[in-house]
Amino acid sequence: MIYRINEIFQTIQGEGVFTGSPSIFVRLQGCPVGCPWCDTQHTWDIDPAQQVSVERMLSKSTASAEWAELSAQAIVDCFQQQGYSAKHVVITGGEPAMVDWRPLAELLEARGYQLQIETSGTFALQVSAQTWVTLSPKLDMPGGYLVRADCMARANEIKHPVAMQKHIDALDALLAQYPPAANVVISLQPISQRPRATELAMQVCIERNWRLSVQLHKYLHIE
Ligand SMILES: C[S@@+](CC[C@H](N)C(=O)[O-])C[C@H]1O[C@@H](n2cnc3c(N)ncnc32)[C@H](O)[C@@H]1O
Ligand SMILES: Nc1nc2[nH]cc(C(=O)O)c2c(=O)[nH]1
Ligand code: SF4
Ligand SMILES: [Mg+2]
Repeated sequence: MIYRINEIFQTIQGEGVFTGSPSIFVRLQGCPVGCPWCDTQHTWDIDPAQQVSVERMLSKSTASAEWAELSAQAIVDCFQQQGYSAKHVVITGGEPAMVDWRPLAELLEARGYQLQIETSGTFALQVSAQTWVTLSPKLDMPGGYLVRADCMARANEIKHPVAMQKHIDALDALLAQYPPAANVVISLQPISQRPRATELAMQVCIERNWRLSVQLHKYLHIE
């Protein structure tokens, strides 16, 4: 399995249940969903002209549309070469569920790593049984993709980006259609740190006993 990778870096997980956990991020290039407020729009297109060497991809200092091809083994080797110490690996993108992560999971889990995937839930998941699935539902997005029933059933965590009441209403409709198990953590993530979005998310989280996810890395100005 060859993966088209936009970036690999070690940082602190800034979102969801694992907020605060030292983590290695593996970001896949490519996403067709088209959320207008997406904070990683440079990962949307897979432009052949933007393919670079693994070394160049690893040495990026700012976000760019450049990507490199790596095998599962090359990703593991890269963790070693970079001297990363984190044992939690976050697979994100782009939309990571467009490819099969089981070859990478097999190698990493044998070495004691735990995997988490951040996904829109619009593609069938190809992950190991142990992978923690963070589903960030995408409702009414320009690409016209729908959140899948099998993704809702597999999610360990549902983390919904919100700015307006209509986003809460859309989440309510989704949860009514696919009621999650009692142990699934539901959180609201304010879009782009907007004060009114944060106010709304806090208020609804308190009313519903949901969690607030604030993209800690953006407040800390880290990757
Ligand atoms: C960039 S996406 C990549 C993974 C996958 N495509 C997805 O949407 O879950 C990672 C997370 O960032 C969230 N996100 C993207 N842009 C955001 C923004 N401007 N404000 C808050 N959350 C955002 C997404 O909803 C998702 O939970
Ligand atoms: N620190 C940090 N935490 C994150 N959690 C989810 C991220 C993502 O882009 O998927 C992300 C990210 O880009 N940085
Ligand atoms: S699905 Fe994820 S990566 Fe794709 S546009 Fe939406 S937030 Fe961005
Ligand atoms: Mg991000």
